[in-house]
Amino acid sequence: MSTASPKGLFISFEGIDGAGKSSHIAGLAQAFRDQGRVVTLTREPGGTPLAEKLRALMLHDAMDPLTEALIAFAARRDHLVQVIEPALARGEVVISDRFTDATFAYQGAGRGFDWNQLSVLERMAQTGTALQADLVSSFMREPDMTLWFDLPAEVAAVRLATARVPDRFEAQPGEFFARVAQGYAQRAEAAPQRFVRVDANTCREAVWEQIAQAVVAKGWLSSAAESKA
Ligand SMILES: Nc1ncnc2c1ncn2[C@@H]1O[C@H](COP(=O)(O)OP(=O)(O)O)[C@@H](O)[C@H]1O
Ligand SMILES: Cc1cn([C@H]2C[C@H](O)[C@@H](COP(=O)(O)OP(=O)(O)O)O2)c(=O)[nH]c1=O
Repeated sequence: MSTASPKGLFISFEGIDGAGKSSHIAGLAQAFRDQGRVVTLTREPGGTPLAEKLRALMLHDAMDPLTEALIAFAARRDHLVQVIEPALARGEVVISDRFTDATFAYQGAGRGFDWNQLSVLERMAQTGTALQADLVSSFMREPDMTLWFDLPAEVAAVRLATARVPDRFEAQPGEFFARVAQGYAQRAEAAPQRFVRVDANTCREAVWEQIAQAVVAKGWLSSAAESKA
């Protein structure tokens, strides 16, 4: 029997607040575990003790868009170094509730922070973190797949109205989320090989089918996962 560990996989979930991500993240993790993979389930901002402190600041304290973006990337750097890269080096599946696309969508498109400057910060924060010897030092870590839950802002607002007490982002008006949704669309258009658009404006079962299909099509899960809605 081969003892070689499988290749690490990095999958992010993205979309505006209320798009329905949380309802499926645990399901995808379980599908991988059912097929013998070790899964690290994590989130941004957060995922380490330091990054969780930064998350609390971001979600509850008023600040300008540059401060918000710098905190998001500081938290991300710590998360990459402490959690994501070690897990990938061990051959695990890392599933993160949000990653850098959220910074482009929320701080970029939502708050109006300069997209090119975000790209500079992205490169700084996500380069030089990889532990694998075969990755050159200029390698920038990005997810292998981003499942983008696409949902009109007005539908998400209806879902959130009864779901939970809003944080600093969820309390934003509808126009903010329309801009954030547009930001995600722009990121998806720029990286079609990484992004999978999930039509989130449908029932949970149909959303799961789209997720399972995408992961099965990559050969990362066997088709048994597709019937687990
Ligand atoms: N496909 C769906 N159809 C209708 N409501 C949904 C669907 N998926 C999730 N919801 C509900 O919408 C709300 C937001 O879902 P959640 O998974 O917390 O979104 P997110 O994690 O993307 O912010 C919750 O009340 C959840 O039960
Ligand atoms: C990762 C990230 C999240 N965010 C925002 C998006 C969300 O409104 C919030 C936290 O995300 P999330 O964990 O989806 O919130 P919840 O626990 O309420 O489901 O942080 C940014 O503004 N920039 C970022 O870089």
